Amino acid sequence: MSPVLEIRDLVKTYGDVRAVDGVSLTVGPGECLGIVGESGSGKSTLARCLLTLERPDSGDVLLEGRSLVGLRGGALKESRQRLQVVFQNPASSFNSKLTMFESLMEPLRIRGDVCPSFVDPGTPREVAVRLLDLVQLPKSVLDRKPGELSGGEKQRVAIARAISVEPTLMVFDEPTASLDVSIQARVLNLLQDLKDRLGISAVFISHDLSAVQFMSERSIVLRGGRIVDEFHRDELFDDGRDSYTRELIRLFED
Ligand SMILES: Nc1ncnc2c1ncn2[C@@H]1O[C@H](COP(=O)(O)OP(=O)(O)OP(=O)(O)O)[C@@H](O)[C@H]1O
Repeated sequence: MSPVLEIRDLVKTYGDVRAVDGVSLTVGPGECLGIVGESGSGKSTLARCLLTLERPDSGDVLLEGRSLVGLRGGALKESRQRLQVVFQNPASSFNSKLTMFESLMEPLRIRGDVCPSFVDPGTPREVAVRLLDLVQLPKSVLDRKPGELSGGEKQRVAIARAISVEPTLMVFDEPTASLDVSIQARVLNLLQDLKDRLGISAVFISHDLSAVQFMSERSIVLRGGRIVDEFHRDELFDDGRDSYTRELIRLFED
């Protein structure tokens, strides 16, 4: 099957720093690819390039076979709607003046179609309640503003909002890093469940090797902007692992 996402020999430099240095990868339909690496390894730069928030120096990003590099105007806008991202800090994802109902429904309103195909049709409020139900939040959340919710609750609303427009590809960029440890596992379980139920194609970025292994069948390891290792979930502890991957494993075993 042809890949949903293909990145070909991507390079992005900032002055002398080669933040992404010749990365190639693919994500298949319904697959979640893990991207793991320490701080400064290039994970966020790679994510920004694939989300078209940053223009690479060279290389290509193809979504369902169509290049995103160099798109402008309406074509760029249309592509961005097909890519949804959940960032580390849920607080920055919401306008503090809007209720969760207003924030949650905004992408659907822009799309001009108030009901995703995976929930039963209804009024906007009913659809919003069904979306909240998917992320295990009560309907009372709808009338609250971001300041009245916990970080974990906000991140759940951010996840519901991102999946509501049925993106071609989801990018999870350290989605649990700012949450309490006790909440992190619950959000990861939720993501895993949604991914399986809705067949979402995704990239899951984290410095946390165990989170990446939990979420992704296949993962790549970034170091200095380059892919230094690639492993299937079951192969993480194999003898043949790159020394840098073994170092990451040791960090998480300590
Ligand atoms: N806008 C920028 N201007 C200059 N240098 C940058 C910029 N963005 C990233 N870099 C540099 O590019 C390299 C990769 O950074 P990047 O943020 O992509 O790594 P990361 O793996 O996402 O790190 P973290 O986990 O800390 O976010 C680093 O050396 C960083 O200092």
